[in-house]
Amino acid sequence: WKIQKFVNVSKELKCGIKSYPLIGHAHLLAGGGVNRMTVIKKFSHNALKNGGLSYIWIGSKFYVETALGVKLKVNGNTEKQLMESFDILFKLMTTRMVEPWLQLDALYKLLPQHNNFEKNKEILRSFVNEIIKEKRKKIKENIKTDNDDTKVTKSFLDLYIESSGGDRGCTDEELLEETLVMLLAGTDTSAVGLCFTICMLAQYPDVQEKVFQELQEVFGDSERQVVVEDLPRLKYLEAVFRESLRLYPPVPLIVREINEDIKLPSGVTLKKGCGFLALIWGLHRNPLYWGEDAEQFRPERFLEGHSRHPAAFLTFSHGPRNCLGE
Ligand code: HEM
Repeated sequence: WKIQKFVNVSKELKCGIKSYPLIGHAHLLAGGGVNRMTVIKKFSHNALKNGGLSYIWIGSKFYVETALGVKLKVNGNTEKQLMESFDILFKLMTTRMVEPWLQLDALYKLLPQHNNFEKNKEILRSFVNEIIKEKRKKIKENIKTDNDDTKVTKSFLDLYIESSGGDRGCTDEELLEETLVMLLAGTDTSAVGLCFTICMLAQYPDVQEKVFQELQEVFGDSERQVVVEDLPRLKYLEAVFRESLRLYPPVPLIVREINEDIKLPSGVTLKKGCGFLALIWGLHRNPLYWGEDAEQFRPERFLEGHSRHPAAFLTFSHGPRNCLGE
């Protein structure tokens, strides 16, 4: 995984800003005059219409475009099917995680959930496979994709195919696996993060106003794409995302295996071979690290320049297996 991660990180760094779904699309959601209202209206309409599916839609639509470089139609049949499959797969996976008896492969294979899982996994795999085939063809024929800002911003998949040596590089199966990891790791997390940020903006109109003013200063009424150079000027927006991700981390806990005995300052020893569960949600609300107002939504805390323990903010985990999307 170390080699794979290095390859992935180098690709990510070369991708344009659209590769960062949260910031990359904030302008589209919150800025840009008329466009802002249209997008928010569409967003609310879909949220009402699709209920639980809507959060998957936001994440997938934005993320599929950045990772694969294909445009999704909001109400297209393929897209609907894709979102449904995502939804079903996530539900089946989480149910399996929390119900120990479902973790026995031999038993699971006898249950209808297994067939359902395989059916929906196949839908996702063939969707990505088709895109890989199409991309390879276009790269070979040197055709610009209809997402023509690939001239400036290439999708993760474009870069992966090109820099792994085109036809002589990664096999289709390898590309498929890598792309699926990216899709699964980046979709639900970004969507949940975005949803909570939008909820926070709705609950705190003063914060919303400050975000809006910052976006106006940077973009005015222009509908241009966000570029890397805009980032240092979107400081308040970044603080808002961080604060939402602190209070509502999309991955609220992570698990590790202890590979050597560790004595904690409290005197408790974590024994080699044990499982360890780090509760990110609890850590982020601990006054020891975040002060007495830890439970409050206050984006300014990220702008005050206080030095904190490097692992006090664990939204994207920490160390060698931290998040690639951070
Ligand atoms: C707000 C959005 C996101 C959050 C909160 C998040 C959170 C996390 C966390 C907590 C981990 C560590 C899991 C563990 O240690 O068990 C992780 C790993 C990972 N994330 Fe993200 N993630 C986000 C977005 C993304 C995006 C957009 C991508 C795609 C580029 C991505 C790709 C990955 C990958 C590939 C790993 C595994 C890294 C490894 O094992 O070496 N994530 N993420």
